[in-house]
This record gives sequence, C-alpha cells and structure tokens, in this order.
Amino acid sequence: MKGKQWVLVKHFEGEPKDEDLQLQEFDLPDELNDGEVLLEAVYLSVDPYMRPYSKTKNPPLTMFGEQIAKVIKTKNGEFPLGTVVLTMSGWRSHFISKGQDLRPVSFDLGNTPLSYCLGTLGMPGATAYFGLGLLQPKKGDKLILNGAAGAVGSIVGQLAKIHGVEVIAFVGSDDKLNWCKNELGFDHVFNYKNVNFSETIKKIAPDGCELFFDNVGGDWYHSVINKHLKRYGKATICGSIENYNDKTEKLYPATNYKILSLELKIQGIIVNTFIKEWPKAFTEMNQYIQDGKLKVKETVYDGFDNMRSAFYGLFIGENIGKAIVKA
Ligand SMILES: NC(=O)C1=CN([C@@H]2O[C@H](COP(=O)(O)OP(=O)(O)OC[C@H]3O[C@@H](n4cnc5c(N)ncnc54)[C@H](OP(=O)(O)O)[C@@H]3O)[C@@H](O)[C@H]2O)C=CC1
Ligand SMILES: CCCCCC(=O)/C=C/[C@H]1[C@H](O)CC(=O)[C@@H]1CCCCCCC(=O)O
Repeated sequence: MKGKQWVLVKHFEGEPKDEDLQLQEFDLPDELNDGEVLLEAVYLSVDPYMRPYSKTKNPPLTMFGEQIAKVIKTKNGEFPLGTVVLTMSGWRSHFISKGQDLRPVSFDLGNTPLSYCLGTLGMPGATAYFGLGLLQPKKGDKLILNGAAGAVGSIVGQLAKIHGVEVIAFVGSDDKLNWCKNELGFDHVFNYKNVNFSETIKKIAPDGCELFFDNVGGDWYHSVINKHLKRYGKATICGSIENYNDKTEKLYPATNYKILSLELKIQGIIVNTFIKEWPKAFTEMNQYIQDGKLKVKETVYDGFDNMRSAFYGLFIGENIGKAIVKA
C-alpha cells in the first residue's frame, strides 16, 4: 500500500508557487509492529501560519500541520479500529504512530460536524476566543476587525456581538461582505478593496474606537494605531497575513509615539499559550453553535491532492470561513 505526502522542496520566496510543494508517494509496510497504528487522514487543515513558520524549517520536509485521522489498522489496544484523533502529523494521507502524538477530541462534540475541530472548535476558534478575551470587551465598545470573514475573524466578530460590541468589519469580497452583514450580523461591513479603510473607519467612529483585533498587520496595524484608537484603547495583534509573502521587512515611522501618548495596550497572542483552557472554550462555543448563536462556514477542498491549492487560496482570499481539505 502507498501513502501520499506534500513535500516542501525549497523555501517559499514571495508568493507561494507550485514548484515549492511536491506531491510524493511513499511505501507503507504490509505489517504493523506491536504498539503501532496505521492512520488515514479524514480532514486536513491549511493555515496562514504555515507560510511564515516554514522559514524556521530546513527543506526538504513533509509540510507540517494538523489533521483529523482515523485508525484503519491497529496493533495498539488503546486505539481500536475506527478511532478518530487529532494529530500534528503534517500533510500526509497515511502515517504510522505509536500513539504518543494522537489526541482525542477533548470535549463533547454532540451533533456538531467533526471537521469543526480544525476550525471554530480547534486552533483558529481558540485564537478568536482568547484573542478577544485579551481585549476584555464591554457592551458598547467599538471593535475594528480585519480578516472578518476568515476562520478566526468570523468567530471574533460573532463573539464580540454576543458581548454587545459594535463591530466594524473588513473583508476582501462582496460575497464575504454579504455573509458578515446579513448572516453574522456585524454592524458595519466593507470590502476593503472598494473603500479606503482608514477614511471609512473615520466616518463611522470620528472619535476613535476602543478595540482592534488585527489579523492582517502591515498598513492596517500602523494606520489603526496611529489614527483610530481612543485613549486606553486595546489591540490584539493576532496575525499579519499582509506581510507573510514579503521578501523584505517593511518599516513604519512613529507608531510608538501613539502607543505611548494614548496609553494603548497592544498585546500579541500565540494561541498555544492557552492550550489548557481550550476544552472549556470549545464547550462554551459548541453550546453557542447548538443554540444558533454562532454560525460556522467552511470552504472545503475535496481530495488530498488539492492541499496545495487550498493553502495557496488563503493568500488570495479564496476561503470564506475555515479552509479545510477533505481527504
Ligand atoms: N496568533 C495566533 O496564535 C494565531 C494567529 N492567526 C492569524 O490570524 C490571521 C487569520 O487566520 P485565519 O483566520 O486562519 O485565516 P483566514 O481564514 O482569515 O484566511 C486568510 C484570509 O486572509 C485574507 N488575506 C490574505 N492575504 C491578505 C492580504 N495581503 N491583505 C489582507 N488580507 C489578506 C483573505 O481574506 P480577504 O478576502 O478578506 O482578504 C484570506 O481569506 C492570520 O494572520 C493568521 O496568521 C491564526 C491562528 C493563530
Ligand atoms: C510564525 C508566524 C505566526 C503568525 C501568527 C500565527 O498564525 C500563529 C499561529 C500559531 C498557531 O498556534 C499554530 C502554530 O503553531 C502557530 C505558532 C507558530 C510559531 C510561533 C513561534 C512563537 C515563539 O517563538 O514562541
């Protein structure tokens, strides 16, 4: 039997290109050793961090990442046939494990689809929950949110609404705009490709906003901090996808003075820091899902061979909600 894997053959330079990632086959043994299990990918995650994080690796290597996998052969009593697990086993269709790297779903999923464990009830959902938590949102606060139709942003905006926050959201297409406005109920939604985001924020909140959740970085980070936060304003710096494909680092003037003079609180987040608290957050968010208070969308790419297209799609705004691959 053969498995497939996506191999990063060289570092990305600028936009990811087809020649950077190669689909390869590998042999799987006919027999397992005692204690081993053979797993087959069910759903795989593609995430923006994979682009900058790859810089810390030495190609060639199997692309890293999380998947939901099913035990299809076993010589390990702890993992009977059909067991479903979460694992950081990378972009592989099949792999052999001794069990130490396999995690069960850590909360009661109920009727919620399994794939949500890679999105709203997985790493991106936890990022939204804890990243928003850092802002300590209060009823009536105004929140500036970019990347608002993505895996993280769509959940940040909805949780913020549950807290009574006024959400000023930016997305990159009219389909995303319609979803955020009409289904998710964000207060103000704009396609940043059709408006000047800074002028737009100024019109809605001439006196500034209390909160900023930054998924995009770059010009957004600089402009919002310089122009659109009130005194004691707070920002969660979650991501900077605008810069992930940059060949050289951009430098900005004088943002620091605004942080100082307006006494802003700017905090970064690495969601793994909160890992012990994830199950509690997922239980709460799953209840919101069951109650219809939290809506979830996925962009599902069909087939393991489409991993690369799914990943590249993140950088051209192809996905609405969480991008995942169904193996
Ligand atoms: N700090 C942490 O622990 C974590 C941080 N993150 C970060 O959160 C952010 C969102 O991640 P996630 O929700 O998974 O991804 P998304 O589901 O939001 O997908 C990426 C989206 O980013 C937008 N985008 C892509 N390129 C650009 C660009 N050049 N300028 C502006 N927008 C762009 C596109 O939406 P559009 O069409 O609207 O432009 C695209 O659909 C990322 O920056 C990611 O790195 C994610 C998880 C954990
Ligand atoms: C590497 C750039 C990260 C950009 C922001 C982001 O998307 C972070 C995602 C994290 C998510 O928890 C899954 C991960 O493993 C990502 C973290 C990647 C490594 C960060 C290293 C931070 C450190 O030096 O401790």
